[in-house]
Amino acid sequence: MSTNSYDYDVLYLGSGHGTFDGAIPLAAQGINVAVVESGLVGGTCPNRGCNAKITLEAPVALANQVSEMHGLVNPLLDLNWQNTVAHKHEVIDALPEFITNLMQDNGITLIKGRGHFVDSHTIIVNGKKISAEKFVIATGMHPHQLDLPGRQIVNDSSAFMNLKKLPKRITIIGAGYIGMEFATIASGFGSQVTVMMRGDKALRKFHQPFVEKVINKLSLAGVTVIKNATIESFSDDFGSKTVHYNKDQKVEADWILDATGRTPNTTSLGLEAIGVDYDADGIIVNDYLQTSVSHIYASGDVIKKTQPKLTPTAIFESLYLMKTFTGETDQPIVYPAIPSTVFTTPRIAKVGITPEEAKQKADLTISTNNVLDNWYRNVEKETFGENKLIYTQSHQLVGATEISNHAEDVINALLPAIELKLTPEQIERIIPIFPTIGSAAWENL
Ligand SMILES: Cc1cc2nc3c(=O)[nH]c(=O)nc-3n(C[C@H](O)[C@H](O)[C@H](O)COP(=O)(O)OP(=O)(O)OC[C@H]3O[C@@H](n4cnc5c(N)ncnc54)[C@H](O)[C@@H]3O)c2cc1C
Ligand SMILES: NC(=O)c1ccc[n+]([C@@H]2O[C@H](COP(=O)([O-])OP(=O)(O)OC[C@H]3O[C@@H](n4cnc5c(N)ncnc54)[C@H](O)[C@@H]3O)[C@@H](O)[C@H]2O)c1
Repeated sequence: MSTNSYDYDVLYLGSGHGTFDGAIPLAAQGINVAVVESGLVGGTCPNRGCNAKITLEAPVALANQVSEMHGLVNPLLDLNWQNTVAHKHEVIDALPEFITNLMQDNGITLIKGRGHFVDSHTIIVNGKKISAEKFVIATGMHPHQLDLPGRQIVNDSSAFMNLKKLPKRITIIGAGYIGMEFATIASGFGSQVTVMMRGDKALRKFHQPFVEKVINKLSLAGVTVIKNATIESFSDDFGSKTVHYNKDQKVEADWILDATGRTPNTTSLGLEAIGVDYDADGIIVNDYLQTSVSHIYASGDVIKKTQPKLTPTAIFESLYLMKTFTGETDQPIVYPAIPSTVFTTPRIAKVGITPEEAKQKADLTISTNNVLDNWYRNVEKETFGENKLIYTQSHQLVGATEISNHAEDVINALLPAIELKLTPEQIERIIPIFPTIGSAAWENL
């Protein structure tokens, strides 16, 4: 790629997984790359998403495991929020510098500041114009905020993960990924949690019978779930906060979390002026991740897409763009089967065709398995677990979902069977380490 008269060959807006996984190998091949970042290097996942969340969730999962192993291990554990938040900092605080070094060591110019377009080959950052032959918009998403009276007393997911002291009563609005995961964490650490749902379904994209089981478990742990709640306003009376809903109903809390979704970062980028099309779901791209302006691409959560807006998707897109820019591919992006997990207790994980989709197709069969039928799942005295595997008539696995303490490991183990379309003969040739969750999962096939 020639540098022409531009400052850079490729300039990325944002430094999250939608950028750095691909930008680093791109720069390593001698391409002149710049990355502009207005916040913490590494973006959401390492700093205020996946890594931070899973560190806070680990003691809760452990406590659940210990309680299931009653009679073998003393279940009287004391989960310490303050120390866990401090530990979270030990786990994640070095990541921005680590990612910065990786980028710079490979020749990327990192520019700190907020960028916006002044023309289709030029952005402005800190008052300085910077030009590039190609751009990648990878600006991610930010928490959606309910636009209701009193909203200034309501918090977002980042604030939750930085709480120095866990409030006694927490009310969570929204029962998606963040609502359900943070209800699990807060309740596990001893808060009285209320989850308020707009309709009567949580985690809409997951298998609903499994979701109901997670909700039952949360309820047994003391979480109050309010369905069909139309939130109207928030008020604060000397520190005691109230959520007002359904005309005359109210819930009192010490702390309120708005977990009603995330909104693509598309505003204030100057996209209208240069003709990059977007809507409320994100930037519109074609099968080459090109926007409506052909030398401007998009990657990660900011894209409008049907694939889940998750870290592995962002990584796959940034690597695809790297291969496009080096000429390694001129083909459209073909997404692999993208798995997802909600890290509740127990977890629900899934990949490929869902049981709901399979029911609509006569040529697919659904096999239901009680995971406790496998002796290995009794080692930790797991109390519950079920999975559904979807097969074609030639017994090729095309979808899987599981609810259990180890659901994410089971789905990871099954991924090759789905993505590589393994035949029963090929599956027989794969012999996982025994005894493990992976081998127990493979025995189901
Ligand atoms: C609480 C939480 C938990 C999550 N847990 C998981 C999980 O367990 N597993 C999973 O796979 N995914 C999880 N996700 C989703 C995952 O974090 C995202 O899918 C992923 O981070 C998307 O990466 P990205 O690069 O597209 O965006 P981001 O990581 O958000 O990066 C975008 C970057 O762009 C910067 N930026 C924005 N505008 C500008 C501008 N104008 N100029 C310069 N820079 C700009 C931002 O500061 C940000 O750093 C979670 C998300 C949240 C919020
Ligand atoms: N485990 C993971 O992989 C993980 C974890 C957390 C976040 N994420 C990512 O972050 C994104 C955002 O997560 P999220 O949980 O904020 O979004 P989400 O879209 O999963 O859930 C938002 C929830 O808020 C509800 N809601 C919307 N408006 C409401 C209202 N007015 N009143 C009550 N409820 C309302 C929706 O019905 C939905 O249940 C997800 O799309 C996901 O990609 C992933």
